[in-house]
Amino acid sequence: MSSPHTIRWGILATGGIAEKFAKDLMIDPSTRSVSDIKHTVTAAASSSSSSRAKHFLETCKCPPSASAYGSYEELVKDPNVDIIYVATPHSHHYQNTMLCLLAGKNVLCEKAFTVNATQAKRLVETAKEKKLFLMEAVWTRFFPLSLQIRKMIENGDLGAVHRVIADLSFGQDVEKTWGADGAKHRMVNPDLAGGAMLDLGVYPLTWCFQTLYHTVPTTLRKPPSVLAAVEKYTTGADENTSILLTFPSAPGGKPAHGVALTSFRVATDPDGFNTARPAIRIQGTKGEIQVDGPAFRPTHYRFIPAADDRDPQVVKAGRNEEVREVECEIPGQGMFWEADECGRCIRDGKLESAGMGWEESIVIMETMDEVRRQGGIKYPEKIETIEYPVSL
Ligand SMILES: NC(=O)C1=CN([C@@H]2O[C@H](COP(=O)(O)OP(=O)(O)OC[C@H]3O[C@@H](n4cnc5c(N)ncnc54)[C@H](OP(=O)(O)O)[C@@H]3O)[C@@H](O)[C@H]2O)C=CC1
Ligand SMILES: O=C1OC[C@@H](O)[C@H](O)[C@H]1O
Repeated sequence: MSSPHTIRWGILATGGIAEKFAKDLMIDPSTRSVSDIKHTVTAAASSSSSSRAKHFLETCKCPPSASAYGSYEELVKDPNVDIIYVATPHSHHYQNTMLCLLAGKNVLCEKAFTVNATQAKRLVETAKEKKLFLMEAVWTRFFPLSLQIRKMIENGDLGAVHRVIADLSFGQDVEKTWGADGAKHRMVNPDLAGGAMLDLGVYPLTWCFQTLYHTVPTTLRKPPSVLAAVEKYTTGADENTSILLTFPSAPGGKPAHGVALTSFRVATDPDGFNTARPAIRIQGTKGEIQVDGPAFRPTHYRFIPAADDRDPQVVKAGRNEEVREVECEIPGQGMFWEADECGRCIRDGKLESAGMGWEESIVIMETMDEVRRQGGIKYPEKIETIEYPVSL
């Protein structure tokens, strides 16, 4: 057996998700039955100080030899880094990713990819020009659970898929949780591209797209039409957003509706996460897949065959023995699967991933642009611009 290919990561920013991601990189890949790829963290940078970066590396139990930088500019120059994970607020993704690409670094950039589709296109053009790998970090797409569900749809197990309903809603006391201290928190602050849709709504949209768009051969994929209803928080960021998508040609060849819901005010599951309540329903002529929440990190789904496809005696008796419950354990946070994908793409000289390709990231950004247009959500020009560099 050949030895695993080692990928050397640089972590740009030291906030909440950067810590989870770096800790996942340090997990032995054999715990998820991976033997072809290995990860190491060779550097981290904090915009506040090098001591913050050093503390981050220690907290995440990264190798003691890893370099700690007090600026992102220093990180991108490090020759011991193969790929940079960008973990700043969405407002900063365009500027930070461009910095990495122009310095010749491959990039995995957190969701939402950018603030708008024009920025996403510009990053993709730059990655192409520089022959660098670039991917939006939509980790959920690389879960075994997502791969299994996409395969079932592609195999026709659900028949023609007509509707997908997906929700990620948090039900917070917004004023107390994010609205205190002058509403500076990234979830509600327009300067940081705050709002429910760009932060949470990308997940229900991901479920609509990975089931109704990604599962269709590339030549037959058509972007959906968009209808949106949007309520704003006092800052102008969206707090309650419902999106109705019509995909002209879904799996099975018919049009399908995708309903993507997100809210800060009400919850997908008022009892909290991880109870046996579906956050996602994928409905086809031969049956339905229900995925229990949360939509960003689901671990359980069930397949319910359509009544017509079930044993009539079972249906008559009202029993559900033919419902198949599937548990998909995650040995860690679950961000390592997207990291493995980046590693394989870089090893194989691919600039984009088939699981989260450039075109699909751009179509999803265009969808969110249209929702914002219909809902009247505007962000400051300095974070919408494609000008580079801009100091934020
Ligand atoms: N995939 C997932 O499950 C998740 C993804 N995310 C995504 O990750 C990104 C970061 O989110 P999260 O880690 O929760 O955010 P945090 O606020 O916890 O961290 C963001 C970090 O970005 C850096 N930063 C640089 N400029 C700014 C600025 N002006 N204001 C605030 N922070 C700044 C800081 O790091 P430093 O001081 O070191 O430079 C900061 O710690 C978002 O795009 C979000 O959508 C978030 C949570 C979960
Ligand atoms: O990506 C995310 O998933 C988990 C949420 O808690 C977080 O706000 C969001 O950014």
